[in-house]
Amino acid sequence: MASEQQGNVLIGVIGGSGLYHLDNLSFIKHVNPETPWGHPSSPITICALPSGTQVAFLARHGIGHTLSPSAVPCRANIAALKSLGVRAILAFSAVGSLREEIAPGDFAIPSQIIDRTKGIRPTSFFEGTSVVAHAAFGDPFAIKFTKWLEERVQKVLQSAGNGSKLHTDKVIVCMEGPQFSTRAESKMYRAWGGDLINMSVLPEAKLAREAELSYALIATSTDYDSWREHEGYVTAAEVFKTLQTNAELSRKVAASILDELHEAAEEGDILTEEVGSMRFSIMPRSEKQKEEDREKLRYVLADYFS
Ligand SMILES: CSC[C@H]1O[C@H](OP(=O)(O)O)[C@H](O)[C@@H]1O
Ligand SMILES: Nc1ncnc2[nH]cnc12
Repeated sequence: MASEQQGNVLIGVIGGSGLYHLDNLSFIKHVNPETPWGHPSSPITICALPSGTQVAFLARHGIGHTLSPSAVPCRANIAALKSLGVRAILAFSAVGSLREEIAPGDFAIPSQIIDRTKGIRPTSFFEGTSVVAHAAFGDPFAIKFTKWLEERVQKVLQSAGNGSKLHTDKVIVCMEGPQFSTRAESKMYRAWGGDLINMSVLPEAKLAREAELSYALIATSTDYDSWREHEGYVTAAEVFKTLQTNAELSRKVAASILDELHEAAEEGDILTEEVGSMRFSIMPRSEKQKEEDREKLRYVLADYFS
């Protein structure tokens, strides 16, 4: 279970529904680290940009989409990426739109999350251990990373020229699923201020925060959920209609920005904001903390559990 540093792989990409590979990049190898929380959703692909820059790609639901959102092994996914040396995670997700102006095919970068998961997913690396920690999560996405992304994704969408717009500073609701929302729930989320809805951003974003990784989400809109009075409600068939084109555009976005993102990680300017954030979130060392638990946590937070 030793960490498997891959030299210079600083950026991890998590692909959601429809985005199971970055086949516009060159395949290098698969790695499948065994973490204290098990194996990731699928082997992680190490791939290279034309410049030679390497990135790690992970399909959230497995390559053949065999894992439902509630069953995604998020702790293993985040721990495995960190074990490779990853510092920042760019995650993609297929989402429903709760706003008229966010059309299917549009992209959005959220800045806030409303948690509507049902407590059935393990949400912390500390869960089940004798160590207690309370990570700050007021701003659930890495702020500088998100801002950095906005202008670059905007440029890629403009140059793609297929009319996809970028929406920023949005609130995403994360529901449990796997069934979609009722019409009443969908309307309630709008009343709460929700703009987007998915089933996957949590606990992924929380675990990235606990692991001190910068995490940002590119939400790719597939449907209008079920809030529109005189329109049909969301169905999987509706979602599938835009998954392919959204995935193609996501691959373009990734290929266009990952070199610069890797450089930013190397220079340590925008992607260090989470580093050190757990130092005062973890309850002080006590003799009641079990050594086996501290060893487990060392896998993701070596600095605090040495
Ligand atoms: C296929 S529709 C519902 C499913 O799609 C989204 O997955 P992901 O976030 O991994 O792209 C959504 O969160 C649900 O899991
Ligand atoms: N309407 C919706 N609700 C939840 N997750 C989704 N993923 C894509 N569309 C969705």
